[in-house]
Amino acid sequence: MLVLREVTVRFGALAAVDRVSLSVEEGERRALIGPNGAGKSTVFAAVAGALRPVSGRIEFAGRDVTKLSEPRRARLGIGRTFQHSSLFTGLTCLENVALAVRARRGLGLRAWLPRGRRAEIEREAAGHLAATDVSPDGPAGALSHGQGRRLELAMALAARPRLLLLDEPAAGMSAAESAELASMLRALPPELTVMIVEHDLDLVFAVASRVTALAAGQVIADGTPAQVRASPEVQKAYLGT
Ligand SMILES: Nc1ncnc2c1ncn2[C@@H]1O[C@H](COP(=O)(O)OP(=O)(O)OP(=O)(O)O)[C@@H](O)[C@H]1O
Repeated sequence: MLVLREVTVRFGALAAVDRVSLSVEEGERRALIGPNGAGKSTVFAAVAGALRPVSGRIEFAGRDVTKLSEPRRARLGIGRTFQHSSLFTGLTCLENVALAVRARRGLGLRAWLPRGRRAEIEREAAGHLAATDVSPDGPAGALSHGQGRRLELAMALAARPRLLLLDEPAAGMSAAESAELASMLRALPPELTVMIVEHDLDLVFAVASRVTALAAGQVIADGTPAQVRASPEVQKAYLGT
């Protein structure tokens, strides 16, 4: 589903991502872990198309997307969760997700639609909300932090991605909220490929089928969660010993 070949992304003199190669199968749940500044978010930005590598190649579903814009990649099926601020706080959760469904279908956000069409969009939106366990009613602005993050996930699912990039979905969540998120992520459709950048290693090991560890822009371990956890390089990168 996704292949990175020797991808390098630079910020001036700094190679934030330094000749990273990795390969993610369809339906995989892949975690990217590593200490602060390892290059995890930069890998995501390169995959989504928000940052261009200076060298290397990115393939998605068998197609070279290295030079494609972010919107083109989104249309091909690369989705990511948005920041909290992208929620329309004055609209209900259902209305928020319905807007994301409309956007995917190329419908203007305010275009008039016949009642049957609107109902169908709302049914789909309600399905995404059910999958993320968020109540459709009530303003998005009144949600708790954990519920807000789940609403973002519902909006990302409404784009019907084939590859979903989740950048620190558990950030700011309590342990209970993070455990709920883990079971929700495990219940996502098996054909959906998910990549997750996350500092909460309990969540990572509960969700990921494979883990890639980065440090200083380079891959230092890649394998099953147990293999990566046992890797001396990973232990050294985390513990500095
Ligand atoms: N826009 C930018 N301009 C300059 N340097 C940047 C920029 N974005 C990231 N960096 C640097 O690139 C390196 C990798 O950053 P990145 O955010 O990808 O790491 P990360 O592994 O996601 O870290 P964290 O876990 O703290 O989010 C860091 O040294 C960071 O300071």
